[in-house]
Amino acid sequence: MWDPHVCLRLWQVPTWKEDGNTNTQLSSFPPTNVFSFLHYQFINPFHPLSSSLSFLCYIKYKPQKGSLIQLQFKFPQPHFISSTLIPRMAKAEENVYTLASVREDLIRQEDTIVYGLIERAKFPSNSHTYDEKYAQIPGFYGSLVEFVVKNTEDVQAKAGRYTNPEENPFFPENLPPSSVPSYPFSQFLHPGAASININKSVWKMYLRDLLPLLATSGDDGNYAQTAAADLSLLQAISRRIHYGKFVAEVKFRDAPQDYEPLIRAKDREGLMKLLTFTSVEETVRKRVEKKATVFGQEVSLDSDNDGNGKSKFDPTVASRLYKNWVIPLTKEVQVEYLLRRVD
Ligand SMILES: O=C(O)C(=O)C[C@]1(C(=O)O)C=C[C@@H](O)C=C1
Repeated sequence: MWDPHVCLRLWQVPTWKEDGNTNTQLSSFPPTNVFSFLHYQFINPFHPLSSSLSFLCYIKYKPQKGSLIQLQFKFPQPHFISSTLIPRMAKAEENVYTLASVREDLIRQEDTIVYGLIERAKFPSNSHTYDEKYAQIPGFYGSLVEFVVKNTEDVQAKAGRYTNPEENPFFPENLPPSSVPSYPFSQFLHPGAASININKSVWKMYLRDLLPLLATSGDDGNYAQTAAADLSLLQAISRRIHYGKFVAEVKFRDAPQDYEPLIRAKDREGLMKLLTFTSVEETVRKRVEKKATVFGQEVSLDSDNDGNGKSKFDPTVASRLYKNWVIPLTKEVQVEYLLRRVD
């Protein structure tokens, strides 16, 4: 009965009917004709209480294309129902993630990382950006890059960034809660995922290993711009590495019989071996280097001059970044996740 494709099409369902305040009793859930019982939040942008309202809802459907989807709601306050209610639904369905789809996502993230490398390579090393003694910002002890990252994370936390399980802050301590209406992000991951954050290793790797490879030595005074470029690149790399949680969940669901004994035996090495696909890693490294070459070349309208052999940064830095750090750390996240998977 469950068909992930039909489920995805819910976004584009041509007809749906509000059947407000039904008499449906929770005890009757799940009725046999219900394919999913979901927790939705409906946001009415014009209602002052909208951000705190959430409703239980279930969906009945006939699985033919274009069929009527009937939504039934159990509203605590029926008078809030109005035509301005906007149903919002995330990738809430479990089957949205497959090994193919998470790999596609990783491929798209490569673009963001390569552009991030190009943007950071625009500036020289600008070592003052990383010097704790240089910044001397009243009320703050730390480097300029720390100042920019911490404060941006603070603002972005209020704006809801970290309610998405794909996002992990570098400075999770004392982050404020989200101040915006919540969005029903996927519950695809095991709850243990929330305790995995290896951004301290990402941060260290970035400053100690990547920057010396990427930035030419020098100082042009653009420290704030440099820190902003660092922030974007750090966030892109972190997102990619922590996406390992989703990759691991997909792999576990595809073959629980292979993973479970290793998890129960806490066999890190065995897990690492099982989740590793050497040929995929090789392809990833090659593709990233190619992207760095293509995206990093100068573009001219004169096709004879196109590229001119000049590149905005050394493309091998991208493949080295992936080979030495991004892929190994993604695998580390996968192992950490799997070890918590059967808790
Ligand atoms: O594609 C996978 O299966 C992944 O787990 C991702 C990834 C990667 O980080 O690119 C990591 C481990 C595998 O060996 C191959 C690739």
